[in-house]
Amino acid sequence: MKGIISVQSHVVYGHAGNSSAVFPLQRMGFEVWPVHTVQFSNHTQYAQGWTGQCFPADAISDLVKGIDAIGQLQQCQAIVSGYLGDAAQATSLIAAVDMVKRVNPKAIYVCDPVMGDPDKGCILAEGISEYLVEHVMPKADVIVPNQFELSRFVGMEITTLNEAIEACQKALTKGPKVVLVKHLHSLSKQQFCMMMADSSGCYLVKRPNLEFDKAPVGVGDLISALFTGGLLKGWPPTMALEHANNASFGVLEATRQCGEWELQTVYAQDQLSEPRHSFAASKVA
Ligand SMILES: Nc1ncnc2c1ncn2[C@@H]1O[C@H](COP(=O)(O)OP(=O)(O)O)[C@@H](O)[C@H]1O
Ligand SMILES: Cc1ncc(COP(=O)(O)O)c(C=O)c1O
Ligand SMILES: [Mg+2]
Repeated sequence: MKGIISVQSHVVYGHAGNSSAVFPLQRMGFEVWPVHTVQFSNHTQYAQGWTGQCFPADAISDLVKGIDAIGQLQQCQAIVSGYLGDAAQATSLIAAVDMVKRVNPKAIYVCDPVMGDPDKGCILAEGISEYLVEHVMPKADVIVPNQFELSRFVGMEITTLNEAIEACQKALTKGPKVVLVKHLHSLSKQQFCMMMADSSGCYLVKRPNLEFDKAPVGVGDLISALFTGGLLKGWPPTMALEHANNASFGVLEATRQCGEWELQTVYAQDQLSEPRHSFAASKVA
């Protein structure tokens, strides 16, 4: 049985990081081997704060070494990374990626470059964003940034469709072979736009904008997991894009209907395998 190593945060209550990504991947039929970067009581966007701590940096590569020691690392088909507790963890993550690829050269590395975003309220330790841009994102086979994170990676402003296309094309020259921009907030206020680019071109997919009192957190982690699952099923990247969009929209819709802030991934789990919406992607470049 093949597995996916998922290096992300763990929250005791609610859904962000691994607590948003692991169950959807399992529900899509994958074995997931979670490695937690931090263990927090809840995600960092609660006004009351949070408790818990960051795991030691070495723990990431050490745990992967342990899996190698029991002879199972060759079963690892992908390593996914998300929220990191501190910059030292990024070095340990790179060592883990190298180990996985040495044992299974076909394994892919999917990087969700979670960066501190003052406007969004996502809180991270100092220095992580710079390290991600310079050392981590160039090593990834697939990157799944939001607009802000893509903009930092390629060093350009993104406000129009053409700039989004240019930024994706630029990202493809820096290492990654597939780019999924999870949210192009500058393109439309009425709709949520995601763009996916690979060697065959750039594709855009949209979903309606839902009204929330407070925007749910962990949506990016959910989308990254769904897209990774689709790619690992061997679907064409455009199909993986459509699935990630449809399934995440199904979960968001259920979350709004329940009047909850935390994502209703368990309640709406049928959406993860058979979403009720089917928005089609279109080729834009
Ligand atoms: N259809 C939608 N309607 C309203 N809000 C949405 C919708 N889809 C996503 N969101 C919100 O937009 C943001 C999207 O986050 P995004 O930029 O894709 O990734 P990340 O969560 O990694 O920043 C999240 O705050 C999420 O709650
Ligand atoms: C602990 C933790 N993990 C992950 C995330 C990333 O969440 P998102 O998918 O919304 O970017 C957050 C955001 O605040 C967080 O607090
Ligand atoms: Mg994110």
